[in-house]
Amino acid sequence: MIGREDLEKERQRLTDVARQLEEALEKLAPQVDGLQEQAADMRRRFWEEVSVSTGTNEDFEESVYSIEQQEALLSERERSHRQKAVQYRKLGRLRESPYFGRIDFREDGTGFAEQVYIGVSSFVDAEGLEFLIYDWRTPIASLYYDHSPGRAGYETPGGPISGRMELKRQYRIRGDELLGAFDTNETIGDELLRQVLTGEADHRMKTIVSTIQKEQNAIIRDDKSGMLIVQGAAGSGKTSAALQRVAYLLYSHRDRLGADQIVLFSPNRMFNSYVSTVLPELGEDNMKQTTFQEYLDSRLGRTFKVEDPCDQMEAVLSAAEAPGYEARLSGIRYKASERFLAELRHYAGGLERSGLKFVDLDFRGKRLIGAEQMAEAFAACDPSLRIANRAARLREWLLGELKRLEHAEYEADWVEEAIHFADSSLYEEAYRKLHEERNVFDFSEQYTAARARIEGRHRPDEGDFDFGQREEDWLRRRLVGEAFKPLKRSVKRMAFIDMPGLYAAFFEADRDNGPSGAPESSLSAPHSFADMPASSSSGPADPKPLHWNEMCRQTRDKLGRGELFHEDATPYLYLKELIEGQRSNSDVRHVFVDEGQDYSAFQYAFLKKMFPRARMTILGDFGQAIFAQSTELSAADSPLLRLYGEADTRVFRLNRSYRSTREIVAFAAALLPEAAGVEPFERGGAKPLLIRSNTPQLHAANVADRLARLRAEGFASIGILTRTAAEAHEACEKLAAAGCAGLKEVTRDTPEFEQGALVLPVYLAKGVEFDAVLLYDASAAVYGRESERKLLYTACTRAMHRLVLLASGEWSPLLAHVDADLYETQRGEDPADRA
Ligand SMILES: Nc1ncnc2c1ncn2[C@@H]1O[C@H](COP(=O)(O)OP(=O)(O)OP(=O)(O)O)[C@@H](O)[C@H]1O
Repeated sequence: MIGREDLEKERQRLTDVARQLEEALEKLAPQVDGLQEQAADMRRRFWEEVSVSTGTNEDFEESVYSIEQQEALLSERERSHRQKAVQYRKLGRLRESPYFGRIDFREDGTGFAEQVYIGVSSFVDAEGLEFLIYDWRTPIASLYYDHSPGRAGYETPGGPISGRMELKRQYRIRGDELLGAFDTNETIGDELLRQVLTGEADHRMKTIVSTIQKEQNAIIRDDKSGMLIVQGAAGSGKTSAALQRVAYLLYSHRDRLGADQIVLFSPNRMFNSYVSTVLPELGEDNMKQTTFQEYLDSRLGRTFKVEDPCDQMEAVLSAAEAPGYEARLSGIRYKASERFLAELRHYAGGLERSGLKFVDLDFRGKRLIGAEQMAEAFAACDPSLRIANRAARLREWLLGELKRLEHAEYEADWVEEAIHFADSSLYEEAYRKLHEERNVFDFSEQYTAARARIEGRHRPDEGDFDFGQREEDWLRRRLVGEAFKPLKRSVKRMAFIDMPGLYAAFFEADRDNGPSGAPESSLSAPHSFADMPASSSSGPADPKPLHWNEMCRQTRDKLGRGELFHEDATPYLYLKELIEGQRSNSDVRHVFVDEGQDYSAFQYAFLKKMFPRARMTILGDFGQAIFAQSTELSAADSPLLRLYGEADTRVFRLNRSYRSTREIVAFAAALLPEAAGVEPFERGGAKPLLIRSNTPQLHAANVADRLARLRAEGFASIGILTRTAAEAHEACEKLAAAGCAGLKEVTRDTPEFEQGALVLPVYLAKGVEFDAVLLYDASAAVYGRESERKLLYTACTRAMHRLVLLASGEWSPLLAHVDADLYETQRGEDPADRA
């Protein structure tokens, strides 16, 4: 704490700033009240009052000019209203807690030290002369995060500034009440951080602006790199840093970057809700949040049922005994790789020469345009054009042909019949339309007659408006037009290209020993991986992937059922875009990928193509790489380093874990060699507790008992973590039978992360945290395989204050080598005893 005199001064200043904030709010309130209605009202009145004079050309021009002027005025007023509303919200937030830090900085060459108070946004006194509070994102505020008292400096757009920091102080403030103030020599004093970290888990992520650590600040403020990679231990603040980084970018590029130009890819919907309040809390609009699966569904959902990553995960975890399991795993790895990317590109290059596969265009059981005809038209296209341009030309040709065929169809028998059976509403519509047409017709009749009279010559009589004939024509046009619509739409979508067939053709097993009955490709070659010459420069020089034939069979079977494995979805889209043309989004300037280790090299290449003008920030932890398609983010040979080129790529490492107590971090680190270097933030707690039961009944009773104790201790957020979704469901039932009330089962469709006791599979708990974690069953029967080590590690690292592992039988062999000093047991059930 600081001295009494200083404390008094700080209190006075706080009272003064709080008063000025109050005055500013009072002044702004009447201007902001009912802003929305005012704006809507102005718009309404604008259009009511507008009158256009068309007497002469000059009058007309004058009217247009005046409307344009009024419109500009209105837009300007709306903009200033919006700004006032934003300002009002910011002041409101400052009133809740005006500032959290202060530095006194004497710039070299000046004779005084400026007092810089730092808060979530800036606040200037009524005269506009003095900064009472500096936004935490201003250049000078970076001193607070990066330096201790002593020599210090910071970067500004005009160059570096150096000087001496004479004081660094932190505050805990609520409203106009000063709860605490500490002077510190640390970069960010441990005391404040400790107080923050001993708090409870929340169902919403919190902002960390008052305690951002130096290494996190570097990530937040990096403004140069095209690709920024953060490899950080569990709980090291990757997600937190990412969100404050978004806020920083929005602030420092506010004149040219909007929240809708930033996209965050989250691991699941629940995580989206978990992080969605951080930016609004900082006074910024949320960026676009989505999951990769949502994107895949939006692009492919019409054609396929696309497996989601949870299903893929469940298959990997649960189907180890199923036939073809190894081939599936091999497929997931191969289809995630850069090698596959290169081979698919090579394959598309081959198609450029050999031609594509097409789907016949049929209408009412009749062939309109056959696949062969399309192949001929495609072959006739200028071969120097890129394949996507040739496909686009073919589409135009097909649309032209369809128009012609549609006209020819007017006289078909089925149309005659359809007219008879047409709904009365169709006749009514025809009647209405024809009357409109008749008005135009009558008018043109009169006009033509008048002209003929003026010119003194006669016009042959064009006859009456033949209503009956016109009605029939209209109905024919309408009925055939409606019937042709789906065809035209599918041609516009390029569905005439047999994309599933082309993708499947890549996976044609070696014909010598391939699966029997695999459909023969109708193409001349090279159309499958098996057919590609091994000597080709960009082709597959390596031996085929493991279990190639079975992998091919699985892929084709799945496609044949109108489904796509998760690992096929991105490659399929990639090939589709190579052939049909790229769909990219140039508006997006920053892409953030959280849990980045779970994306494949292939997916990263795809993201880069999809957002050609965006920079990327990827955050992840290879220690938590629980999906079979994972990418190591920062290894020397990581494909991510190549994506933007090494010169434009920066890698940051975060090794300090802020989430869990020292004891939990030490226990989790003992499970995973890669986590050995993780440093806990110095915050102590109980050692993890291990409890084994001999019968299933006792096991459920033990879990229920522990849950009750944790609840009694006051922990509001408790995660009961299982390996799979089926196990979560079963756990819920068993615990309910054992008397546990108020459990909430979380599934992949759960939209919101809630407080309370949640039961969920580990992979859905990625990125979130709980006061206490109960690992439902850490027995050998559940975590028996080496490949499940990271899953176990991820589960343990979700806990902030307490970790309890329970087992319904023998302990998992993954626990065998954990030092017995790192945990406590109940009734001497020690996994190390068996080691
Ligand atoms: N500088 C900080 N000040 C206060 N709290 C922090 C800080 N950095 C991280 N934390 C807290 O630590 C916890 C973990 O942070 P976060 O979820 O961002 O970590 P992560 O690296 O994304 O974790 P994981 O990889 O396990 O999902 C959160 O409760 C967060 O508020």
